[in-house]
Amino acid sequence: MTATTPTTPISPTSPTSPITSTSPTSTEKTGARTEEAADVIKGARERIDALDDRIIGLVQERMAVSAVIQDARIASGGRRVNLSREMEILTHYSEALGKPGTSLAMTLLELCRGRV
Ligand SMILES: O=C(O)C(=O)C[C@]1(C(=O)O)C=C[C@@H](O)C=C1
Repeated sequence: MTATTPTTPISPTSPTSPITSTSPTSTEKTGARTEEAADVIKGARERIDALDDRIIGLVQERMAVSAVIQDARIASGGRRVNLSREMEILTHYSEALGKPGTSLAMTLLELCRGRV
């Protein structure tokens, strides 16, 4: 009879497994240098995520309304694009938000009527 050494199987979750992982701390995740600042940032980021969801929903709603207008104009024999109306929209956004507002309006128009 041969002597055998008892062995303990090592599962991937065993504490002796060499695989280790740690999740980033709240300051690492936020870039803050204190836990207090990290808490403020975490709360504000949740508000931003909620705002972004609403903004995306509004953009999708704008695309749907714009499609109604474009479809009606095209069905009547007109063109997809109406440049005088686009100028009004660009002016509206630039007056409210400055030069980046113009870029934002151009992006919205591209989303709504495609590239021209
Ligand atoms: O107001 C229109 O006539 C539209 O067709 C809507 C819209 C827009 O998305 O705002 C889209 C295309 C036009 O070139 C101008 C504006």
